Amino acid sequence: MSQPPTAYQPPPAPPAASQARPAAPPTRPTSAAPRHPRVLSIAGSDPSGGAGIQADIKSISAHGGYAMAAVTALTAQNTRGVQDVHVPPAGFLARQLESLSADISIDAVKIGMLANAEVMDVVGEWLAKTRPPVVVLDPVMVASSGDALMREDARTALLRLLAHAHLATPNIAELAVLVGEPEAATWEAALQQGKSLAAAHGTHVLVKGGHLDGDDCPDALLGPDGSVEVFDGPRVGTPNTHGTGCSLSAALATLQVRTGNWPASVRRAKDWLTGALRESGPLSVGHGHGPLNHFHELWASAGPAGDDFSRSLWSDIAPQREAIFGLAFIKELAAGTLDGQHFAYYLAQDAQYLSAYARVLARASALAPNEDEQRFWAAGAQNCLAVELSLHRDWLSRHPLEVAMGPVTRHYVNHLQAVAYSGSYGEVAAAVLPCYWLYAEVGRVLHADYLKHDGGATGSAHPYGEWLQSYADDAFAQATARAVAIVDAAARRGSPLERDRMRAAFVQSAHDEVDFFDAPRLYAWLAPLARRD
Ligand SMILES: Nc1ncnc2c1ncn2[C@@H]1O[C@H](COP(=O)(O)OP(=O)(O)OP(=O)(O)O)[C@@H](O)[C@H]1O
Ligand SMILES: Cc1ncc(COP(=O)(O)O)c(N)n1
Repeated sequence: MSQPPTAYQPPPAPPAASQARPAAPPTRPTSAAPRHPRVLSIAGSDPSGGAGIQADIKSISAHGGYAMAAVTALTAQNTRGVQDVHVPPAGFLARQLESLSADISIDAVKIGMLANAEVMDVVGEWLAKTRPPVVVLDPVMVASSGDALMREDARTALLRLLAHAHLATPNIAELAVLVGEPEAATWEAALQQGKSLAAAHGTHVLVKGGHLDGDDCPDALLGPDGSVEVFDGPRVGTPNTHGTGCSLSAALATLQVRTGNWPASVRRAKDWLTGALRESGPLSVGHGHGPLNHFHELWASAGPAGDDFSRSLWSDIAPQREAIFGLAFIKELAAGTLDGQHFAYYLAQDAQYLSAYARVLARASALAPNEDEQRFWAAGAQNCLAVELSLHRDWLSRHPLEVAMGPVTRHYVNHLQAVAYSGSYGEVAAAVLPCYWLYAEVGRVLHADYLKHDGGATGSAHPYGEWLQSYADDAFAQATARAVAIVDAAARRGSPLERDRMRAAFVQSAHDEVDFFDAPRLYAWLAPLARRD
């Protein structure tokens, strides 16, 4: 039998530093600034995900950092308040911290909820030993719901901890506790308190205006040398302010590794936070003070999910869809009253169009990113040529018309060819889509209408009955669904700019589809019937 595993022993800690404060933070990014700063959050857990380590991890990640978390306390809380707090033994926090620093180079530390003096001293001792290059202390005392998250008698230990921080980010109430004065009633009074805290502890202090009234929501950076820099920002009218302080301090720790410049880090973090507050609504989390949208920037530039893109395309061309069903050509085709020459002109133009369209589908096939899509477009091109042939054989022999490519067909084909010549795969796919989609839609509506009125007893009497029946083609409906899915996938992969171009190509083709159905009314009279017998 093998030996039982020995109890875990933390690796030996690095030698203690001679001074309390960690090495001064860099004033500019060092050439060795890591691409993804390794940022440790030492904070409490908020299971609702809006504050504490959960918020910190999102905030660090949103700023390109690699997030780590050593949990100091468990809370039972939601967006309405804190229902309970459990503080694990401080010794175990020490084990977590030692494990991390024994293995990982930590570029920055953000400190949040520390429930009591014992926990604070553990963190202080670890900071003194490891001396991370960036330490941001967010002195969490009371949650925004008003619930206490720190024991009142821990103030002195918190002040001791301040000696290890490069930046402290108290809100107005926390600032008052730290300087031992009544809470500031004005922004100016808060700045004074921030100045004295920075001077007394030789650290930077960010005074935050979130808890003041007014249309603005300023923050101010106070240096240990007496410097004051105010960062203006609008106050966002939202109840979703749960975790603003946590998220801001975690963002600052991450950004500081990159910029090495506190004012630059504050400006960037504040702008990001304002956006995260503005975009918080769609998250719809809880019934109280909801969370920020940490990933608003990423999600805005990320590709649309599922069929969001094609849905938006379809709604973009609502006017064109409506226009098509209002055209005399479509109404008369459905009613069976369409002038024979108009129908013949339409067929002849369709044959011309399909020949050119097949080449554009072949181009889509050539650009396709995988064999499946390559085959799909190639089959589409082949099918167009087959339909063109049957148009000539079956329909144009009965409705003969010698006519060159008309101006509308030419316009549509020019557009498709221009996209095929210089556009990306996504653009080509989007440009060819309206032909599938609108034809399928017109077919669906006309066929249903035909079955309702003429398809029964009088079916054979409808001059275009046979043609209308051919519209109801399951294979074509399936091909359309596939083309839509391909366009959605290309949109997901593409950049915002490419999606704009895809949309433009799609909408132009939809315009051309309307004109194509209207062209017989305008141009059929120019094309004399030319029987080939
Ligand atoms: N309604 C708001 N609109 C814009 N910015 C805000 C708003 N509320 C807070 N902020 C910003 O959020 C950050 C945190 O400020 P706040 O004063 O709320 O700190 P806090 O109380 O520590 O945060 P928390 O509420 O998470 O504990 C600051 O940059 C502040 O300017
Ligand atoms: C674990 C934990 N840490 C910090 C806060 C403060 O955040 P807020 O003041 O927004 O509630 C919190 N509520 N929970």
